[in-house]
Amino acid sequence: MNTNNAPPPVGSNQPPKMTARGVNVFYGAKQAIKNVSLDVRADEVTAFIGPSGCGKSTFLRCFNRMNDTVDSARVEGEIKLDETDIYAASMDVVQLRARVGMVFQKPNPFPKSIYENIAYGPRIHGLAANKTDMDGIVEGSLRRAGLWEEVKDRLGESGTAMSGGQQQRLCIARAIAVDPEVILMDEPCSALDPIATARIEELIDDLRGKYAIIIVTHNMQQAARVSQKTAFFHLGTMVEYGDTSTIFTNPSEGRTKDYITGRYG
Ligand SMILES: Nc1ncnc2c1ncn2[C@@H]1O[C@H](COP(=O)(O)OP(=O)(O)OP(=O)(O)O)[C@@H](O)[C@H]1O
Repeated sequence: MNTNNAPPPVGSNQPPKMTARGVNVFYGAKQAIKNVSLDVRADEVTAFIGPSGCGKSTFLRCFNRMNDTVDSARVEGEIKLDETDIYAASMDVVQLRARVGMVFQKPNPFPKSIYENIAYGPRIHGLAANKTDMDGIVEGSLRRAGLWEEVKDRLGESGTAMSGGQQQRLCIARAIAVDPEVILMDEPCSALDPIATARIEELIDDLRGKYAIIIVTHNMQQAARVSQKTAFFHLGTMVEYGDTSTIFTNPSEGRTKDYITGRYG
């Protein structure tokens, strides 16, 4: 019941973009994620927080099957992108990772030109019919990542010769270039200085609503600034999930409260 006559949040009636149900992840015999279920909304930024080793990255990597690349990892449960089970045998993992892009902790541009860093994905996915199309995708992706003005006169220079913050925005532009629906960010600012971090946070805010975004962060202020929903993890379980404002001001669980007040972690 809506008691205060406030309109419902935008998109709240839409089905979630991704759903996780009963997810368990094991590395060999060790269980890193225990029976976690979560909905990810298309128009929101969802933050995963919790102490080191609680399973944030492991759970994040379930959403585009990056755990497939770890031999000892085994994922149980169900994860859907819209109505599609991403762990189905018929799922094309290359296509999945274009639809669910990823940005890592350490910026990892290819050792190629700025232009080629962006053009690579659209080329392998056949998204550009000709050079003009590709130029448009490269410019559009760099603009969306807030990098165009800084690099438009040096597209032929190496992506690895940029500052760390620029490299991370290049990696975000590279994810955007293949027209994803979801972007996973695994501590995207942990290798950056405060100014570069602020620019990435602004960029995340600009991208909100265009892509569903999940961000793993150690930085609680960052989670509070950039996300609308927060999930708190501890020892492989999701202890609490809710509106970020509630999690940070009035959490239901004692463990969440202890973490956000700095008692451990
Ligand atoms: N490739 C791996 N092989 C074996 N165990 C792993 C592997 N990756 C992670 N783990 C273990 O799984 C658990 C969860 O790790 P994960 O990296 O997901 O946690 P996290 O919350 O993201 O930690 P951090 O904040 O330190 O990055 C930890 O106990 C970790 O040691």
